[in-house]
Amino acid sequence: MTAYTEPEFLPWDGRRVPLTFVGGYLGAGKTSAINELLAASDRPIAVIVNDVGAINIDARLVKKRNGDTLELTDGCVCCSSIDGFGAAFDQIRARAVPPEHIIVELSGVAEASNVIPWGNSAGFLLDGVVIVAAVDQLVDTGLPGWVRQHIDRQVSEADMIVLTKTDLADRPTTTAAIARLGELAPGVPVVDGGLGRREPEALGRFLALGGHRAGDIAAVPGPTLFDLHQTDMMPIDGPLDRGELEALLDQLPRHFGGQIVRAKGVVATPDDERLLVQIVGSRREISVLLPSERQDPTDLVVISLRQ
Ligand SMILES: Nc1nc2c(ncn2[C@@H]2O[C@H](COP(=O)(O)OP(=O)(O)OP(=O)(O)O)[C@@H](O)[C@H]2O)c(=O)[nH]1
Repeated sequence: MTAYTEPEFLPWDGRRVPLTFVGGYLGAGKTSAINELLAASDRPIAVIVNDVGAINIDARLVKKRNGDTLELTDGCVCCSSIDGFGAAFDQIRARAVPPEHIIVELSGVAEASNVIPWGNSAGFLLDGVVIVAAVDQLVDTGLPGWVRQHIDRQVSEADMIVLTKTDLADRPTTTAAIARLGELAPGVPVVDGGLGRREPEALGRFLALGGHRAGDIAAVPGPTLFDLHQTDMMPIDGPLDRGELEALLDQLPRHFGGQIVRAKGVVATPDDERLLVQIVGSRREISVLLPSERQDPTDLVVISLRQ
């Protein structure tokens, strides 16, 4: 985290742009929800994500790439917060015309309380915290206690909760997850964010939270990360066909020891297709990228819990 200095002059004649933090545990569905929002919105939105480089933002939305910044269709822009928020904030403030809203996707291991005061940084006005929570992660008793506590803390900081993966859960499980949310964040609105089930106006509420919190930027140490997650980059010696890829993924627990919570990457096939690998807990998804989404193969990013 680099030291951050507030600019001396307010951009945009002192006008402040509302800023929403989107948090939630690894693989909960933050990026999917933000992509859907960007695709559906015709308003200029700026998005700050941990890494715009590889596979976060839906390639169909990207108009132009310029280093760490992606110009999206409809005047939206994405920039990377890989070195902290300061540089990304400065990039947005340097724009002659302010965006209408700023969304900051937090790392899956971030806690909103550590970053909330950044929401009132020069030129911005904290609008609220949306926590994306997956049904299985809320009710999964197989997760280590500290991960569950971490998810509980994230949820307790929400102004609005998007409950994802309801399409994968049966009714009693979803009911149990909603009850858990009610205990952790009493009175906080919960919208169904399961694939194919999103309430039509749910994502729009991302942009109309209206919940403001007080904070003092000077008192903030910057985003902190849980240090019990280990991130590894595994080069993939491709091209691989689907069977070879599945076999390689089967071996991941052996390579990485601890419990794998998240993995993603893009792999080339012998037919020159691109396979997107997404692993969240015990669930694995391999999908063929459309020609419009084509990108160079990447290493496999593997996040595991240290033993
Ligand atoms: N079935 C189903 N899958 C979902 C849902 N939301 C997200 N996914 C899938 O879950 C995986 C992870 O989704 P992401 O949107 O990348 O999750 P994330 O929270 O941004 O993940 P990190 O960036 O690793 O923290 C992907 O394979 C998504 O397609 C949902 O509501 N239902």
